[in-house]
Amino acid sequence: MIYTVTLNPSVDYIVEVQDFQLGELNRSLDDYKFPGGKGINVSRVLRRFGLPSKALGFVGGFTGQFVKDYLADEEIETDFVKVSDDTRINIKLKTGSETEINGKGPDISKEKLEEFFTVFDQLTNEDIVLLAGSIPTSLPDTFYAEIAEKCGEKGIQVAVDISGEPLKHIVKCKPFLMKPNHHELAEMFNVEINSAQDAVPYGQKLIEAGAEHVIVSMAGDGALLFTKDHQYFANVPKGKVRNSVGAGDSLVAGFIGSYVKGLSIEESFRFGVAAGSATAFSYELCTNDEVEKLLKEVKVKSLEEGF
Ligand SMILES: Nc1ncnc2c1ncn2[C@@H]1O[C@H](COP(=O)(O)OP(=O)(O)OP(=O)(O)O)[C@@H](O)[C@H]1O
Ligand SMILES: O=P(O)(O)OC[C@@]1(O)O[C@H](CO)[C@@H](O)[C@@H]1O
Repeated sequence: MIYTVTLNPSVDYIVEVQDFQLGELNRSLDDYKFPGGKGINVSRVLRRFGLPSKALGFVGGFTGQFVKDYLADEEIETDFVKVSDDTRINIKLKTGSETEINGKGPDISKEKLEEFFTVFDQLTNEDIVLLAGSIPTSLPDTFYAEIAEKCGEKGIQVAVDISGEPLKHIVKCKPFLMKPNHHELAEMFNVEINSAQDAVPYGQKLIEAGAEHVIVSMAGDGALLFTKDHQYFANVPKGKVRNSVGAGDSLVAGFIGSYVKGLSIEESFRFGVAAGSATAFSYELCTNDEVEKLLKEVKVKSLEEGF
């Protein structure tokens, strides 16, 4: 089973406004509410690929209930710990460009943390755990590394899509997959990365530090895959970007989902990139059919052949 961990889920409130005026009354052209948070998006995309997963994390209040009900309607299993504060609302403002305001989220007490860890008792080395998104401010930056260590002791594979300080702590846990975008990779090493060529030495450093697979996404500029023995580059399909929220999560879901289905690492990468783009080109998360349509446009080439 794939377990997705979203420590700080959200209700994503997507608002489209034409001629947005700061400091004025604006009326929305359209608005939508979706359950959000990176792990939850991965669970939703996996479901569209016909793969079961169980979503874990902390939810609370009316917004937490919305997240639970929405996932239940989509037949996604959950085992959330209930907290007393409301799950956050993240605003995604579309005004031609995309502006985001992500909420802080609930504080998590020591008792709730203990409850959360009991779920891991049932997991075995046949499971995969995905850790994704921000850590609530009441928890330490080392929290993901703590979960990854517990998983490591049981031989459970861990994939991570995290950023900032927590990303620095996780490498030593030798994750099965790390998926930083090029900004997150640059921040991690305190360098500037402006191209795929710039990213190569730093993606490689993560492999040398123990990660099994590293995908560095660069939005419309392609993506890199690093393994112990090889480095690959994938182009991304061309299309009109409608909503990039969840594009990175779709890439992760596409990669892990294909790997679990038994595809090669290279093919899983190709499917993941197509999934990321299919989400970027649609208003909601991608469907399997949308990904299949884009797949032929994605070419993966070994860096031994050059860029
Ligand atoms: N402009 C684009 N054109 C084509 N595909 C895109 C574009 N932007 C994003 N994607 C697709 O989405 C994937 C992930 O994008 P990105 O590098 O922005 O990840 P991210 O920063 O983790 O995304 P997110 O917006 O979900 O946080 C890319 O590898 C690509 O497949
Ligand atoms: O604040 P975090 O946890 O870093 O990111 C949360 C978030 O922006 O990520 C998802 C898209 O990847 C959204 O569904 C959600 O609102």
